[in-house]
Amino acid sequence: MAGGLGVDLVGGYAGVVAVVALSFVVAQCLVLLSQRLRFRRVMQKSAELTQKSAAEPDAKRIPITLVTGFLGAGKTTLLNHVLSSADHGLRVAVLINEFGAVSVDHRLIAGHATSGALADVVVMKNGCMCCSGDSPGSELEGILNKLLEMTAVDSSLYDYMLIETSGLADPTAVVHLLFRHEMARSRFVLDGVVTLVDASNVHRHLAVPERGPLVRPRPEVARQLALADVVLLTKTDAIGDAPGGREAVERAVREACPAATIVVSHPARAPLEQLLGIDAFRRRRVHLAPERGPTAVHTLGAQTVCLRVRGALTLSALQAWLQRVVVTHEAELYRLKGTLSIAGERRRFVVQGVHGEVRGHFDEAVGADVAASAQDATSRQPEDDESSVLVLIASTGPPPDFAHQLDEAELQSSLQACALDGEGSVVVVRTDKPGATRRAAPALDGDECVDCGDEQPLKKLAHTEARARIARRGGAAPSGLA
Ligand SMILES: Nc1nc2c(ncn2[C@@H]2O[C@H](COP(=O)(O)OP(=O)(O)OP(=O)(O)O)[C@@H](O)[C@H]2O)c(=O)[nH]1
Repeated sequence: MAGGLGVDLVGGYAGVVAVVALSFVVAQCLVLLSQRLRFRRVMQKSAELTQKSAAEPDAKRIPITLVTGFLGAGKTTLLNHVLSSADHGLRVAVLINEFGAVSVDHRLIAGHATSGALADVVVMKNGCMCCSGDSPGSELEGILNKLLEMTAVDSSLYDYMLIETSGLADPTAVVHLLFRHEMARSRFVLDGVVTLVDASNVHRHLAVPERGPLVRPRPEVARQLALADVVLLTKTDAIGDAPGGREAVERAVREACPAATIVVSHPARAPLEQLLGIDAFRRRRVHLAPERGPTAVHTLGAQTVCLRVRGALTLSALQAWLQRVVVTHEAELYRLKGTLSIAGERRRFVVQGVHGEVRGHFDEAVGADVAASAQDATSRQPEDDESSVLVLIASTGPPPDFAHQLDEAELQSSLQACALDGEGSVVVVRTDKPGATRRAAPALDGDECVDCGDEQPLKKLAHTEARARIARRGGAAPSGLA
């Protein structure tokens, strides 16, 4: 009897294990299949792009600068600088990709462009360009679709394109895409990769021993640096020249990307001639080919909470709330940003936070498009209100380092308490919880060097380029280069 029960139990467990194993295998197969299909679409679209471009051999080529850098490093500030500078005389198309379901950046960008400098802003929400994504159309495809659309637009309408990656993006796959031989024959040409590094916070994501312990390494930061042609070191004003200051950060950055040029500047005053039109890729003799196997190192490990506010908030209550949030979440809060409606104010209140620091200011230019709609805000549903939003992005991990995970219900109710006379409401638009780790995107197969036809793993690119530049300068290659 007991023996029979034991056999039944063993048989039962074996059945459960078999079902679990089978489900796992089926799930993996489906993921692989969907990735293959996606890559096929990407290949077809890049071929289509070449064909369309070939039909207009005389159309001018549009240089693309990929602007990357971790959350809060200053990418949007740099884009605004480009768009408000009259000196370059370019009409710029901007493609931005935000992490989180709600886009704040497009509002901060469009309001600041001087007339004539901005040709178009396109936002791709909730994504990281390196990932295959959960949705049918990936961000990579999003870029291709946009480029395809733009081949249909009169090329005299724009002269330059800026693509801003999300702060949590590993830009490898995008660089790959833009560097493929099909792309080399298209209307678009990759001019360079500009990586912004927040000198005051980079030690939290990349080892800078002199500046304190590394709490959570972000592999995206290392990849963003590895691909950089130019590193724009920002926020050095916040750390000064004391030991563990700017020099220590520069040393760490130099180690991470020996080949890149380092420019130290506030992004709002960056010397654009050192960032745009640098022709870094055409000058490269080594072209990208895929690594075999997964290339993207994007690991989520981050949680996003997007809050939408209906009605006006009281400024003093909001300020106290913001202060409390950044103090509580300093270690894990990568980013806090939004544009909010304040009682008695027509202008939007722009909130900018990175780790333990938060600032806010009223901005005339931001939300000018929504001023009219604010008048009938009472008749609108909170989920319809695009103009008053707050996005929080935080790292996740075990205590004690990450003792205070974001609690969307608590954030919602405490922010709601900042509403004027208790009226208005705050809704959680979306939370992205950790655990929903996206798969890294495998490389595109069958790529080859435009110049020599050789296949060359991407990871060697930085090294080869480093060697080439060092050789040009007549120096010795640093140790550690393969
Ligand atoms: N003090 C100082 N503040 C800076 C500097 N660069 C950017 N900031 C501020 O840092 C905050 C974040 O800048 P953004 O340009 O929005 O950063 P971002 O990289 O676009 O951020 P995400 O799009 O969220 O990844 C803003 O308040 C900027 O004004 C700098 O060099 N010095």
